[in-house]
Amino acid sequence: MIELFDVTKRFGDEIAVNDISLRVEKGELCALVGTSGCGKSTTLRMINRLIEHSEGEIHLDGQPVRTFNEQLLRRRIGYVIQSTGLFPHWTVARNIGLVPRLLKWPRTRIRERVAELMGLLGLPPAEFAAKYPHQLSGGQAQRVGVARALAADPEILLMDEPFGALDPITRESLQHELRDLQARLHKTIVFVTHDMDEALALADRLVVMHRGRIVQQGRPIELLREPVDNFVASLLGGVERGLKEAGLTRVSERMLPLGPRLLARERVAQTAPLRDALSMMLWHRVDRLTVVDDDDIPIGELSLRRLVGGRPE
Ligand SMILES: Nc1ncnc2c1ncn2[C@@H]1O[C@H](COP(=O)(O)OP(=O)(O)OP(=O)(O)O)[C@@H](O)[C@H]1O
Repeated sequence: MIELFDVTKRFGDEIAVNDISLRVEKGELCALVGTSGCGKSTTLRMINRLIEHSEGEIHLDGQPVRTFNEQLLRRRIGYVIQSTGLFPHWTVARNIGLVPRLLKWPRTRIRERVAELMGLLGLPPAEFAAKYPHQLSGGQAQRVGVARALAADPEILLMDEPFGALDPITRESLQHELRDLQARLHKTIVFVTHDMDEALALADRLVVMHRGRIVQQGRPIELLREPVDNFVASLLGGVERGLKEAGLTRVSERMLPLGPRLLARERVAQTAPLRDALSMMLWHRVDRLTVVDDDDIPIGELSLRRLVGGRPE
């Protein structure tokens, strides 16, 4: 668990982070969003003490970070940044094994761990272990960055715009992988992003910052439904908030059981977001879809009226 109590950071006269309090539970993914320069990266870097906070307290599992040895603290916390920070003259395997080597793990254990992580992140060792960073695509280099951050099995991962430089398709696939990893490994993650869709898709807790302060935090759906002010509303998508909310709600939450009517021709998966169902209705110019389970068996139907949250007909 990560806790910030009334934390402030000053650079000279400038207040970069202004009296923020935040609690990230174990296993939670917390996304920090806000306009450029609002203090997101500074907040992240105060947690692993790349930047020292000026006032307040930051605790990891109840212990103030100031009391940790800095090196040991950073080895306990994985850190992933947009530019990856890989060492260019080291192979992929050596880059991933960096922290376990610093921790003086036995060689065979490091080798096994590196191979395990490469498998986990879809980088077959036979193909990638001996490559150098310049021989990788942007997406592959980011995977290596994530593997390196996970190497010593840290409980906490700090990720600063980790997928910022990637094309939308690679980005989405890494977001899926991160979500799968999170479901399996239960890391506590603080994630900085400029991309609201990314934040909404990944976050358990969404934190909106503005000029060094936290203006609102909560579950993404809560912020979408009840933004505290116009700034939060517009950051979260303005008039598109309805679509973004539909992106967070599953078809199964609105569908009705199969009725006596004929099955609608177009089918949608029960696990799909309502947004996809709406898009299908618009595309096919229909107002009813058949809902199917994972085996493509019809289990219900979704009408446009139900989709928008109207009363069942
Ligand atoms: N080392 C530093 N020295 C002086 N000022 C700094 C330093 N690092 C950050 N700042 C200032 O602190 C404020 C917050 O910066 P920070 O990088 O945390 O913002 P951010 O929200 O991550 O921005 P962006 O989204 O553009 O990356 C900015 O005004 C920045 O100029």
